[in-house]
Amino acid sequence: MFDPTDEHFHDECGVFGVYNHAEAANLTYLGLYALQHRGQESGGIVSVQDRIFHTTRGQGLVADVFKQRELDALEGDKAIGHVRYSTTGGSANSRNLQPLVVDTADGGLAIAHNGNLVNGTEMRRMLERRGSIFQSTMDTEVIVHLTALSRENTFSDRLVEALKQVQGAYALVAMDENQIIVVRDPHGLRPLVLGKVGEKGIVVSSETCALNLIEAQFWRDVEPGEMVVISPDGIRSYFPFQKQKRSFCVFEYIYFARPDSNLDGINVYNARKAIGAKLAEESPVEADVIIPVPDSGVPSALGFSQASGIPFELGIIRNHYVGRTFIEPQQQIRHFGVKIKLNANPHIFKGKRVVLVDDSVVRGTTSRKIVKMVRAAGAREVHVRISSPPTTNPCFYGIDTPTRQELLASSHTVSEMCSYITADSLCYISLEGLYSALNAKRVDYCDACFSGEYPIPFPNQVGDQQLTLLKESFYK
Ligand SMILES: O=P(O)(O)OC[C@H]1O[C@H](OP(=O)(O)OP(=O)(O)O)[C@H](O)[C@@H]1O
Ligand SMILES: NC(=O)CC[C@H](N)C(=O)O
Ligand code: SF4
Ligand SMILES: [Mg+2]
Repeated sequence: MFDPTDEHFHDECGVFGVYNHAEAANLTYLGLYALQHRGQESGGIVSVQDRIFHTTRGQGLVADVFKQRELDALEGDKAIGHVRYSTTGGSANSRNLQPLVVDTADGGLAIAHNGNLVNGTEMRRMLERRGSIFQSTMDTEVIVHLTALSRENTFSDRLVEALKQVQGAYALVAMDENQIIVVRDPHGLRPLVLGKVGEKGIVVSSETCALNLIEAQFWRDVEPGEMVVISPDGIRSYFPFQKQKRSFCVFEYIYFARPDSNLDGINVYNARKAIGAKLAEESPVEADVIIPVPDSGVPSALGFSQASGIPFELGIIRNHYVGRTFIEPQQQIRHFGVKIKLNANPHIFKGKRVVLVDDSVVRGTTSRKIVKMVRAAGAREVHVRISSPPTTNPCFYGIDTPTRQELLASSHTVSEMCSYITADSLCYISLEGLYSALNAKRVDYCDACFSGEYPIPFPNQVGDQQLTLLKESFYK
């Protein structure tokens, strides 16, 4: 469940859809399992048969939301699904669940969205002034209202008219009684792929790992700015928006996506290993053992170990049964809390010079606690290596990040951060090193959380005020 005191970067949302398959809802359910890392606040599936939309949505993990009875009720050969971590509109409450489903003058429609609109607040105010009554506080609902208001003849044209009025990040899966429409924003900030399943089924997913789970064949990535209409008339591709600079989120490679997914043809696990190897080359250190901070630090630590020739050990063990929240014990026994999630194996650390590898430092809480823990387990030296550049800026495009002030790197130099986390040394990969490890051109990516160079400007933007506006303006 959502925990307001939880302080890390969070994943975003996962979208999934199946067209033309007798088991559409069951496959979507399995697909959402594979996308669970992208959102744990809530989940939902909508299917459609004979113009009737069947919906199951709820708070919590996929395993909590769907039971056999709910799945059996999701009839039809088309379904779309969503796992959510909120960006705009607050966390899981019974109003803020996706996919959104509505009846319009032109029939029913359902929408699942990964991303965040930077002009969502303005658009909502404009729509409310015109009489729209919102049922949720999610930015996604703006797209639904704009689509319903459009007087264009087809669902796809109505959706295009709506999307031309919004700015920001969206990987969308929309469905009416006949078709599934898939859209990626013109910058292509969030991932979205197509696959084929069964005899004639088409599947869409945020990540390829979900295609593997249901034994679908990867077909291709949805292109930035592309709309794919999958209907009884066949599959059609359109590029209805003004072309923009491609800006795929580089943090997907570093942290968000699952290591067994391919993003734009690059395997995430291999990418993370290559980043770790580059980090070892850029910031070498004399040490006895390389230890990952689980889970996210594992592939880059392996790459670091292989490149440096220093042995790799799983010296910190993660308890996978903790869930997102646990009640922090009070006063004297409070420091035991962190050991519920991560614990150092003393046999590995005694007298050793240790390199801890993690993907990012957000507020510094994890690194600080882990350095202490590893020293207490007997380490002689503790060096920290981070497989991303310092996180100095918040994300406005679909990742739930703390405000700029809460990001340790926004107000501290690397050497100040090193003192704060009490390490013997602290080094981050450089931006150049990151792209050289990915074998990619920086111009094609968004790295605003490291560089502050935001690819989509914010209307009426004044730095962090926009974040506050996005986060709180809907609570009136
Ligand atoms: O500096 P902090 O504010 O402590 O946040 C940084 C940590 O948070 C994330 O991991 P998380 O514990 O969420 O788990 P994961 O690596 O398994 O995703 C991230 O991978 C870092 O390890
Ligand atoms: N993290 C996301 O991609 C969230 C999608 C959408 N903005 C919401 O708040 O529900
Ligand atoms: S700001 Fe960072 S997390 Fe957000 S889209 Fe850009 S690279 Fe990704
Ligand atoms: Mg981590």
